[in-house]
Amino acid sequence: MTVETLSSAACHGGCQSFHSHASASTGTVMKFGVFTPPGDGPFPVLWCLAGLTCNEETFAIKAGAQRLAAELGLMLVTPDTSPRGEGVADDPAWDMGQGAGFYLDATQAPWAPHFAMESWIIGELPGVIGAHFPADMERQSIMGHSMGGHGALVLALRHPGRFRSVSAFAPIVAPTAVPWGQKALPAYLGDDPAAWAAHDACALIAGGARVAELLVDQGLADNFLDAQLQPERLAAACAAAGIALTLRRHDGYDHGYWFIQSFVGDHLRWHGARL
Ligand SMILES: N[C@@H](CCC(=O)N[C@@H](CSC=O)C(=O)NCC(=O)O)C(=O)O
Repeated sequence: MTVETLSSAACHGGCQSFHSHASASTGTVMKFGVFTPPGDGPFPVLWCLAGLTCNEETFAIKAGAQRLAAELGLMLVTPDTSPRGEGVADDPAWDMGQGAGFYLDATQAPWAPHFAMESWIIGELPGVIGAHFPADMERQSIMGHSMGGHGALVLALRHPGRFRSVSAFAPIVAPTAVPWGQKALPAYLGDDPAAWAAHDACALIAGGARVAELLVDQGLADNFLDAQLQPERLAAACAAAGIALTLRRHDGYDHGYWFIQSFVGDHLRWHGARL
């Protein structure tokens, strides 16, 4: 298992680095970022999943999470959001294809050969992180933004026991009910509504999937709030299921990384206390 280091820089006493490896899951070279806090480790791992059009650099560069991660002794892992490359299917729209992997394994042409993001993040990449970095893989948590918030919620619900805690910024909570998901899920998974529901956080909760608690932050000046995000659906699903949801609505904040940067410290502390 060869991991190539693309860049490495000292950061808050630790190290921010970017890497690639040949993924058996996607059949492509996949990139990811790692922030390693100061010290010898092993460190608990916080997975940070980014949204549509983003890559492995976006959260690392824009969220401003490293200073507190260094203080708390958290390793941050930022995977790319899809397979990429000339031989990889794509779509002209920014909300499908490369940069829009939706953290699932596609079953449909032309996506199925390479779009295996769930297998990569759940099955393969943890082995890479555990083998090449001072990580304690018995202590993992997950967070994400927008499509990455969807990924964090769904991966935690689909893999109970893997993550000690889960949180999200402006997540897509019910992709089967909103345009982004209604476009992506049939394209990646085909015509069966049960396959879509298996990648919809609200539907998973309604179907009995559980996490102990959730932290979600949502800006009220978010242009995607009403059409694509609809956090009230998650509030209703969690209330019906008895899941302790902390849903914080913030006046004046939009969908972007200025919003994430403003509250990311609360998420790191939330995970740090549970790791
Ligand atoms: N290019 C699009 C806007 C794309 C966008 O807003 N992406 C968000 C995630 S949206 C849901 O997953 C994002 O995180 N962008 C990166 C950033 O730096 O803000 C358009 O033209 O509208």
